Amino acid sequence: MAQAELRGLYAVTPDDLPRETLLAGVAAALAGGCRIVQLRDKSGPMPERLARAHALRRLTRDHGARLIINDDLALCQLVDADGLHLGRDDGDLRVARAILGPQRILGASCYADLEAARRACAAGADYVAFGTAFPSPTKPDAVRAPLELYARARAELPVAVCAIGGITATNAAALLDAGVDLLAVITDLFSAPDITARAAQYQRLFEKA
Ligand SMILES: Cc1ncc(COP(=O)(O)OP(=O)(O)O)c(N)n1
Ligand SMILES: Cc1nc(C(=O)O)sc1CCOP(=O)(O)O
Repeated sequence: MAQAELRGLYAVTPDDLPRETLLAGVAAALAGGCRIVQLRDKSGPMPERLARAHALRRLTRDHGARLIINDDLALCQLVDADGLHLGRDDGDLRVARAILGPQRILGASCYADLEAARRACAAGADYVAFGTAFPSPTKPDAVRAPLELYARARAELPVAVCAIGGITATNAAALLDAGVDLLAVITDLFSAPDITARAAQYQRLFEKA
């Protein structure tokens, strides 16, 4: 996957919304120009997760957008998603790459650990995510990734660099200045009074960067 193709706002779904509210929120983000969506569902029962994944698959396809599944390789395959995101304890990246094949997107959480990111690249990741970039309302206890880490990772690594955690349309410029390719956002996007307008605001930041 070319690094240039992985750039822009990366909408990560909140896991506490009714399905219809979630789908309306994602549709609004897509209308604002978002082209990458992650289904992150930490709590729902499997049939509901499956229904959400299928619905998001349809929605993202209709908008020419990519769907990434968090944590769950089988669900990724079942709904023919475009990719998978794995954290430290979610499975082996090399195994995931071997099963997914070369075309699908593979993302890896690297927290504040550049060495973990180097290993992820060697294992076949298409992007590496560092966070939390700022204090996160979703993960208040997450370790902070310093701003310099993003710049170092961008200078060194051959894959897209993603930032996550506490990102807002106001603080995002510092990350883009550091060379970040993907801004993964939950709260600031899905809690916005106008999700379409907020997504468009992020897209403009990328155009200016
Ligand atoms: C783009 C992106 N980056 C990081 C994460 C966090 O993944 P993980 O560490 O596995 O934590 P959970 O999301 O599973 O709570 C992510 N989901 N997406
Ligand atoms: C899911 C997740 N992972 C993080 C990490 O640091 O790896 S921070 C985070 C939460 C991101 O949500 P919000 O945009 O609401 O802060």
